[in-house]
Formats: sequence, C-alpha cells, structure tokens
Amino acid sequence: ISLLASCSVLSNWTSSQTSHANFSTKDISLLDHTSLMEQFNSTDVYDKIEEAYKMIPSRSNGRTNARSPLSFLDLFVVKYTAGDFDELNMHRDGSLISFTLPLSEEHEGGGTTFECLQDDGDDHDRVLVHGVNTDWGEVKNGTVHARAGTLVVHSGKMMHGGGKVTKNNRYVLVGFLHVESKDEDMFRLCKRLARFDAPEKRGYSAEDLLP
Ligand SMILES: O=C(O)CCC(=O)C(=O)O
Ligand SMILES: [Fe+2]
Repeated sequence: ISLLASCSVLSNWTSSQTSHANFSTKDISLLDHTSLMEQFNSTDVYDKIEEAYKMIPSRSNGRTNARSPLSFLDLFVVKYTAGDFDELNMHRDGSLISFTLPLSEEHEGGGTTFECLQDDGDDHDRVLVHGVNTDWGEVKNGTVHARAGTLVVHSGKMMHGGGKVTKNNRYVLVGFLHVESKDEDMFRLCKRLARFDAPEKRGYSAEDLLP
C-alpha cells in the first residue's frame, strides 16, 4: 500500500488529542498533506464505500461535490507500536460513519474490536467488510483482523477500539465521514447500523445517538 510508504517518510506523527478526545494516539492527518490526499483520491476507497452503502455520491470535481451526502470530518493514519502506543480504548467516533483500512500486516495483535461483535458471536455483518478478495481477514473474539487493503466500514456510534499490538507496528488509515442529514436513505441506514450497538442495553435508543 503506497500510502504507507508516503506516510512513513513524514516524521511529524503527532500525539494528538484532537481526533480522539481523551485518547492518546500517534497519527498523521491526510487532510493536512495535499500529496497524501491526492494519493488517497486515486484509490478505490470511495468506490468501496459506495458499494458498502449501495449509494452513489457524486464524485465529479475531485470528489468534493456539494451534492454528495458524504464528506470527511477527518482522515488520518494511526500508528500503533508494541509497548508504546499499542492500543486504543473503546470509544465512539464523532462521525456517523467511519472506516478503517489497514495499511500493514507485519504486526501481531491489533485489529479493530467491536463490542457488538463480542456480544453477538462474531456476526460480522454488523460491520461492513469490503476485502479485495475472499481472503479479507477474520473476526476473532469480537475483533476484526482485516488484511492490508481491506476496507472495514462501521457506524461511528458503535463502541469500538484498536486491539493491543503485541509485536511490531500497525498502521491503519481511519476515516470519519459526515453524513448529510438531508439524505434520508443514508440516515436510515446510519440508524440501522447504530442499533447494532445494542443501545437498549444502555437505556437509550439508537435515535438518541444521532444529531
Ligand atoms: O485501530 C483501529 O482499528 C481503530 C481506530 C479507531 O477506532 C479510531 O481511530 O477512531
Ligand atoms: Fe474509532
């Protein structure tokens, strides 16, 4: 994955508190780096998200057409290192839709952990996995271990976290997507996904999570 090569050249990984309120991670924002953004735009991630959501955001003019119900709140690469920043606590994102796209495979441990998968026996239909082929990865004990290049799309409102990396580095591209509230189909879908967070268990409804 060439994005990784480009990111690792950049040394300004920040221990940011911005993307992850209250969490300390090492990440680098693509939105701050035009060349990384250009590379990202030349990948088929948008196509895969469209596929995942069976919808077609307008993609003319550098894919930032105002008519698209999707836009980026943030897009960044997180670097986990065994024994250092090795995991990310369970949390919800500020976004309705999020995705992770692993850029590396040399690590042990890691993966994206979902509470709803732990509760419900690894039924990974609850997150949308879009691998390049059937060998996309696996779900184990509620943790999605996707291979590099496999897109994992999920509701930002599902409790999730980054699994502990026990060896080497793990690099993962993370996107937070804003959903236009005027887009009713998209909104309905987001509610459906948010429900997978088993909110009834917590005493609130999926709708309470939505703006
Ligand atoms: O490392 C992962 O797979 C999850 C990252 C994540 O949830 C986040 O950056 O918000
Ligand atoms: Fe997250």
